[in-house]
Amino acid sequence: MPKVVIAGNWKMHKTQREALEFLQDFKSHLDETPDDREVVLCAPFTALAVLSKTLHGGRIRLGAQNVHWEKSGAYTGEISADMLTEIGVHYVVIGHSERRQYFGETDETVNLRVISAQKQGLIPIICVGESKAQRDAGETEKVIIKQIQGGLVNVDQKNLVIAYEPIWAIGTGETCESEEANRVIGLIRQQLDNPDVTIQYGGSVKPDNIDEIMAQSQINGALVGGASLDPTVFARIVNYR
Ligand SMILES: O=C[C@H](O)COP(=O)(O)O
Repeated sequence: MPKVVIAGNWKMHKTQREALEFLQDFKSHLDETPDDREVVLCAPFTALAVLSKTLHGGRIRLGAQNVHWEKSGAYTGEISADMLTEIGVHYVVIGHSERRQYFGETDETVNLRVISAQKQGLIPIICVGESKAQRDAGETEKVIIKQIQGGLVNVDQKNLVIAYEPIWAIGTGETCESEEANRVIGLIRQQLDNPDVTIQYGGSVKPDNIDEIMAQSQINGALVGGASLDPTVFARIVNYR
């Protein structure tokens, strides 16, 4: 059975002070959180450093939002997997559509980052998803299969999470119908050798749609953007029924 993973992607939000304030409030909502799900905070690098000192284990895992494939070197602005694991980071988001759109991420660089992250013991959360134009042109399946196949060349499918995030549903309030997300995620699953890979849905996940999303047979979690910034709101998502 795939493990359920609910991850908040804070993107470029929260200073260290704001991250600690969030944590203090958020932790108080986790007492009743069932053990059947992993809770992950994918925070900016500076916030990760301070959160890791405050977590002391517990049930929250930390995730980064990018990682480079080399161990060290002249790569201004990048970060290595060692630097992340040293401070207790477990997950890393790779190939988010915003990285693909604004920072030139390709399936090839996604693949390099994934392989290197796994080698250093990080669990990659690989993001895939089609644009509105691609969906309207009937290209959803073609786009997703290309991203999955390109991103997964020589990748160990044991420690791996995939997030299906239709770009048109990110930050727009327009959620993909849960049955449709389930269908596309089923298609992604057909591309994999390991039936236990966790596949999340991401795109305008909110307290009022999380229960329906998590009731779908193929969906094993959520990658939550805007709604993960408020501790009470994200706690309701994590504590889906
Ligand atoms: O990584 C998260 C996604 O980009 C979803 O963002 P959102 O929940 O604000 O739509």
